[in-house]
Amino acid sequence: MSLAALRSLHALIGDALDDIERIYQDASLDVPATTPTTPYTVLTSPCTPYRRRPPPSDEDEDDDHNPRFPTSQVPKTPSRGRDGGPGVSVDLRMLDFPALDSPYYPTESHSPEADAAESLASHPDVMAATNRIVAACGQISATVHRPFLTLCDAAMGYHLPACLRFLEASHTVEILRTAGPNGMHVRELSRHLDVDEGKLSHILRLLATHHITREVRPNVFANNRISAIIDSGRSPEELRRSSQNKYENTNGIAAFINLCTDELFKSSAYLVDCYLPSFSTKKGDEHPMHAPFNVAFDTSIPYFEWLEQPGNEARLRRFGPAMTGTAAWEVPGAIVSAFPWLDLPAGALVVDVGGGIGSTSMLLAHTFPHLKFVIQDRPQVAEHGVNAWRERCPEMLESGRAAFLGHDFFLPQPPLLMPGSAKPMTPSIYLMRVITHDWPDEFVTKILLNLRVSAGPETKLLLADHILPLACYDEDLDEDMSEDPLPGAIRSLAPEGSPLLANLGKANANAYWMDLTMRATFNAQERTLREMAALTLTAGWKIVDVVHAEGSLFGHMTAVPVEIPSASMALLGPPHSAAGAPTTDQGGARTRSGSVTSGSGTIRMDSTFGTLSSLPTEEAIRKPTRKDRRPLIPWWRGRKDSQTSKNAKVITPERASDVAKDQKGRPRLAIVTNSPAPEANPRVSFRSPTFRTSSMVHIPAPPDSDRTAVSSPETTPDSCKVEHNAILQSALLPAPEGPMLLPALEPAPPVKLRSQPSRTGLRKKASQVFEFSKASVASLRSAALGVTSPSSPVPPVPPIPPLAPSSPRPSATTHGAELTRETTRHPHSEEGGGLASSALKSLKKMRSRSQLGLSPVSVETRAVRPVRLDEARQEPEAD
Ligand SMILES: C[S@@+](CC[C@H](N)C(=O)[O-])C[C@H]1O[C@@H](n2cnc3c(N)ncnc32)[C@H](O)[C@@H]1O
Repeated sequence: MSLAALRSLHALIGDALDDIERIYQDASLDVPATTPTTPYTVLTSPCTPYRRRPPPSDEDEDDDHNPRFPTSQVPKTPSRGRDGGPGVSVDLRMLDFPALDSPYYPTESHSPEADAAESLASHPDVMAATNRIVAACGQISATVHRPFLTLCDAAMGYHLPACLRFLEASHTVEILRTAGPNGMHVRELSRHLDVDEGKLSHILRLLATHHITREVRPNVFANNRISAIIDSGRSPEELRRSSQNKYENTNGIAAFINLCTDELFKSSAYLVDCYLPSFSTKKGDEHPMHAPFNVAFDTSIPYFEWLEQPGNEARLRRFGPAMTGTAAWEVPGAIVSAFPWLDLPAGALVVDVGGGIGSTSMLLAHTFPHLKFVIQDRPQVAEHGVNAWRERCPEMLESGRAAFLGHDFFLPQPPLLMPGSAKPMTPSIYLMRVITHDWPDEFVTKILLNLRVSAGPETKLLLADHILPLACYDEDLDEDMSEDPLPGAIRSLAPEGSPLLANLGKANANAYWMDLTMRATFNAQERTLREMAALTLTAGWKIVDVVHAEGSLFGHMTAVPVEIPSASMALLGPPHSAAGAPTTDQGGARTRSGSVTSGSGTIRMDSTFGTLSSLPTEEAIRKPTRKDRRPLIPWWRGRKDSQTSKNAKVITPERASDVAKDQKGRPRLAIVTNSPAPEANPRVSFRSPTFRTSSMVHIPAPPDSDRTAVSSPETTPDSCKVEHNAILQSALLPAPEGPMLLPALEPAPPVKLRSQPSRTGLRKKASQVFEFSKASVASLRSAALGVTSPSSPVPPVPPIPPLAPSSPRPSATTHGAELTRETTRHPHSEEGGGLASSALKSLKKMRSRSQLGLSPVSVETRAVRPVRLDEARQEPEAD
């Protein structure tokens, strides 16, 4: 049986190689490649044995299309003329799959053939085939290797990240680059690095054994195709002088490798110590984001906050570029075919929630000129976004097609008034790309609830994230299907009848590495589709469609609004003490770490939220779909023209923190209350443990309002002004019926202002603010799924305390600030039209989607004054 399975796996490899060979051959002959096949085949039965495809018939094997062509052959091939005619005959070398021994440095120029060969390796059909090969090889080796040795590989694999870190941190890749293909003797390398040559040879040999470097001759090592992509492009001399800026303006892969093999690797080692009760030290583990990282580094503060501690400056600087390095997870442009964008009416609004500097929106805005975009992120990030778009496509901002809005996604969505529209717009799409994997479940519920309550019946939620398949055939789906089918659910990714693991094992390992990385660092996670479906239902969103790119676990899930489980509504309600009075001391804005920030600058989150710091390249904008086989710029090549610019605006940590304070160093913030206006001086009439200011101004309320607001608007930074105003205005309107969504602070008798609360105090507060019982969330979920029996009612969920308006946080931007001037493109230019039609063509090929009707929605809406987005561009007015 085993041998049969091995033969079956072997046959699968043969077929996959045939597929790859054919695509390279087609590309060599300049013939359009076959249209990529639809995403994953859904297995109906795992029982049909996998059989090798029959060899091509004689008819197929004409000279031009022989899939087994010798790679050294140099055929004559007609190149097509401008009009598609025959053109002139030229010599063309057959394209070959890139060789493992040949470095392909990201920052060097290569022959067109080498570029094309590398680019084709990202072709969706090639990726699908290589996935099958990697999965099969992994499974064959697990089958035939001695189990003890396989376990040794797993148990001692920790040396691999250690040696990889050595390779990267010692800049050996850059040194070996100078040695060329003949490599360098460890003796010479030892002189460069001042490290014992014996140690060097053994480290490099371990890496060579895992195909990460190459031992050319005894003790002589060279880079290969794998080590080469870590090359920063800097000279060894430059790096020896100072390696501080090694990752600036690179493709970020070296930074990502350094991040993974440093604190993320060390954190993972403490997984057992953190999770097993008998090992757990309990220190700080009540914090919702407590993770192995905290045990490893003996700290109770969350990762991002820790990154900003003195001593971690280099790590902090590295984080932004490292995120840029992860761009390869998603197939470029997959978002374009992930949703029927062309079906949206002209002027439809897409709100990119946590949209960073708008990389995804920019791609969509260029491809779909009929859509409008609002990109929301933390104020500092939104500010970078505005700068980046002003450089690249100012017309989008000026025409009102796109706008940035500083907004904390843990707060209610403000109504949006786009320039030219008389009423607030209801978004057609809320887009959330790689947001949910950053947060534990209860945080995701809260974010999605805020979107849900402001959604219209036609609004859709588009989630882009890894979707983890099970490692086995998903039999439970059959049961699920009988009731309410889970669209896009996949029983297996393996070709029908093959003995491959259902999730393609080693081929897809990266998504599972990421899952554990999020766990080990933030107590967050990647999720299965079932987990996502259950989680979104807790917030009144139902997933109705899922689209995967070929060969990728990155998926796009479309959800529609459904009824919000009544238990979830409690998460939005105003907190009341037993006596019914509003709670008193929960001010502050929530940060990723669950901490409470004050305007007076306690916790600096800055650019360390995983924001991608690059906008899409011009090539990506021009050729947005991955199905286009022509973009011969591989993703791992740094954009030379985006690396430097005379106009690049660099925001230094000093400058960034300056902008969060006024000239006198006072914090910029606002406090609102649902209590009557205080008689006394508001400066001393309001007590908040986290807000301290000396410049409070009382905002008079309309006559019929029983609320008041206290603020320091003259010190509110531009980027926060819209949000700040919205909060104040809504606070001053008459109280709506039903749940109060706005934060409230209790006026207190005049007190002497205490000193700034300690960070420990804030952390403690954060734990209280986010104390959800796991049981409550689980039962919420069951309720949402409708599986709770009447005899087991949903236990009440502790109400979430109120959130104060997000206060600006001092910023210490180290990445994302080097934004460059690019060629300006107009959305209605000819190119834009061409893009739309090419997008239309590619969308026509999309598979059909399930069209589900919307369930009736019962959500209470708030009476809140709309936010005019064009106001965001105006200078702040002193109130
Ligand atoms: C992993 S990045 C994703 C960025 C963007 N969607 C993309 O695909 O490139 C997570 C984003 O969430 C943003 N973020 C984190 N906390 C936030 C909050 N409370 N409110 C709004 N945005 C937040 C970060 O600034 C960051 O831009």
